[in-house]
Amino acid sequence: MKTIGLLYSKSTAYTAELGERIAAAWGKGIEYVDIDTAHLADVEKHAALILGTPTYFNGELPSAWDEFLPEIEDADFSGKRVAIYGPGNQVETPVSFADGVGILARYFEELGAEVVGRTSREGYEYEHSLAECGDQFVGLIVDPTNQPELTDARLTAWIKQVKKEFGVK
Ligand SMILES: Cc1cc2nc3c(=O)[nH]c(=O)nc-3n(C[C@H](O)[C@H](O)[C@H](O)COP(=O)(O)O)c2cc1C
Repeated sequence: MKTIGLLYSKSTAYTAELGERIAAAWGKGIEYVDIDTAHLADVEKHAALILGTPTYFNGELPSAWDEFLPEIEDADFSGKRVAIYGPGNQVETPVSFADGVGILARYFEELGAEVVGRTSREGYEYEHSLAECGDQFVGLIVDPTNQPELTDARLTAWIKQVKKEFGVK
């Protein structure tokens, strides 16, 4: 059976917790890929990918992703579907809200991947985000500090949507 790779770093807190919740809700066919130790082959073997990243340093990826990306920089991900999630803080960092999600989307698109799992921007208040694409975000964004009560519903709906977009039953 073709598997789904779930990539995040255990050095994160909420991102890792969301990853565990995604894996639990997904059921069979999903495999954790630890970006702190993974190589290209650990990623390439999966039919589709789910990527988790917070945004740190006012608009940047955490160092775990920064250090992992060169590992896959020559990959060809044509035909591979990728869905991205991440927590952010729209009140404290309104000009770089969840930028990490947008940075990963662009990087994987440049490798040929198709980014799915887009969500509506409705219900968020911020000024600027690299995760923005028209009236949507390029992935799932949650705000555990300011909108913790919305996370469950957002996550549940997104998992259902991504399963459908990945063609998984
Ligand atoms: C130093 C620092 C910088 C941050 N910068 C941003 C930012 O630019 N944009 C954003 O949306 N969130 C930002 N955040 C909020 C984090 O993304 C948020 O707290 C997230 O839940 C952290 O992920 P983690 O719990 O998986 O480590 C920042 C947090 C810290 C501590």
